[in-house]
Amino acid sequence: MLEVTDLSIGFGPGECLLEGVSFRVEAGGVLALLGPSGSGKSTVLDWLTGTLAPGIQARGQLHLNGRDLSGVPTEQRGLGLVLQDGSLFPHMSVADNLRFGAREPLNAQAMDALLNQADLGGMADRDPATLSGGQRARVSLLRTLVSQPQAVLLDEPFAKLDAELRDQIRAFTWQHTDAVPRVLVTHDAQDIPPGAQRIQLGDAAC
Ligand SMILES: Nc1ncnc2c1ncn2[C@@H]1O[C@H](COP(=O)(O)OP(=O)(O)OP(=O)(O)O)[C@@H](O)[C@H]1O
Repeated sequence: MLEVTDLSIGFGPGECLLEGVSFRVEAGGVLALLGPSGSGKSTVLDWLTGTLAPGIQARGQLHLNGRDLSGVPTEQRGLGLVLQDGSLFPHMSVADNLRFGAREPLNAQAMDALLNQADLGGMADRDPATLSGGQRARVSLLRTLVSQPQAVLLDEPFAKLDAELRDQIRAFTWQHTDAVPRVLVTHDAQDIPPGAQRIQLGDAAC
């Protein structure tokens, strides 16, 4: 369970971005953060990961599976991040990209099993530049998953994919992250899976 209570973010006296945002997402649940450009969606993700830019002030409580994350360094929060460009390391093979994020060592057998489940069998030694957009997106998601996150944050994860790939990668993403809470930032209502909670930003009275 990811739990945010009474989150307010601003930049100084009278400069408020959002106020009083609260939500709870259970394992397997999705919370979609919606709102116009500049309404603070990515800033909420930055707050969740503990990477707010200097000059931005926030208050609110954050708990993940009952653990208070305030003051916990980013890398110890147990959060996995999926970004729109996938951001694989271009100078590393597919396998090395996956090993980089892995919480436990990945032997050859584990690597094969992982790649096979994402329909990437035999691609361990491939350079990311030689993959299709859909293959890169799947490697990127696998890299997040091997870090064994306790919650997954997704910032416009499907925006750069070709339209015909999007449905496939959406399904793959929701299926493979369904053991943990998910927070999705998107402009595209089609990205939001059935049953998701929605929070609309940008109309905060502050
Ligand atoms: N130091 C600051 N002072 C004033 N405003 C700031 C400061 N830092 C950030 N902002 C504003 O806060 C907002 C943060 O927007 P954020 O990137 O979270 O929006 P978003 O909803 O993710 O937008 P998009 O959909 O375009 O990605 C922007 O309007 C930005 O200009």
